Amino acid sequence: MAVTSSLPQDIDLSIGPGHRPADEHLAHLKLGRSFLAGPHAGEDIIRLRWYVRESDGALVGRVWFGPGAQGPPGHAHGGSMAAVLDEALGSSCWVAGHPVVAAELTTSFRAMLPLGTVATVEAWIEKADGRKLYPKGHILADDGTVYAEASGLFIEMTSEAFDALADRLE
Ligand SMILES: CCCCCCCCCCCCCCCC(=O)SCCNC(=O)CCNC(=O)[C@H](O)C(C)(C)COP(=O)(O)OP(=O)(O)OC[C@H]1O[C@@H](n2cnc3c(N)ncnc32)[C@H](O)[C@@H]1OP(=O)(O)O
Repeated sequence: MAVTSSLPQDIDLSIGPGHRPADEHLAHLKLGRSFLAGPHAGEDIIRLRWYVRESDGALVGRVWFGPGAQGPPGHAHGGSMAAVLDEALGSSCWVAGHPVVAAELTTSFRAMLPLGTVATVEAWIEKADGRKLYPKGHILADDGTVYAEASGLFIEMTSEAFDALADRLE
């Protein structure tokens, strides 16, 4: 059965009060864009917008999985959810002032996520030990159903190390 269908033109990725867009954190990182939320993200795969929750600084996203993200018929591919959680866990460190890269990521898939759903992603730093940060996160339905959850080890780098990587591209 064909999985493509006409794509909705406008998908509402807005969030309630108490959040601000996370985009400002990209500005001083020389990174330019998010892998998944950037302008080049596949429009029929994933659409994503990141926010910072004002109350606790946690990273929150609103994400839509489209027909291009299919794994099981009509439902999101596990790799697509793992990619969202990878970026969420890493970004939760970045917005807290820790420039990190991923060293380990463990993802548990708890419930199938129907394509076309707009879900919420949350990520936060559970523990920090020197350069080692241990963030956690999950993808939730609006009724609280947990689709997937992840924990990881992310290693803090110096800003200079990231700048050097970016400078090599210029
Ligand atoms: C729109 C708005 C969005 C929001 C606004 C925020 C912006 C947000 C942008 C985010 C996006 C940017 C960044 C992309 C993030 C990737 O996509 S990362 C890509 C995937 N990851 C990689 O490619 C990393 C590859 N690995 C490496 O480069 C190196 O192995 C590492 C991780 C840097 C570590 O190397 P190192 O600095 O030499 O450190 P090293 O001394 O080996 O290890 C330090 C400690 O970590 C431990 N360790 C290191 N690696 C591992 C491992 N794999 N497993 C277990 N332990 C490990 C070591 O055992 C050591 O432990 P201790 O002995 O201190 O107890």
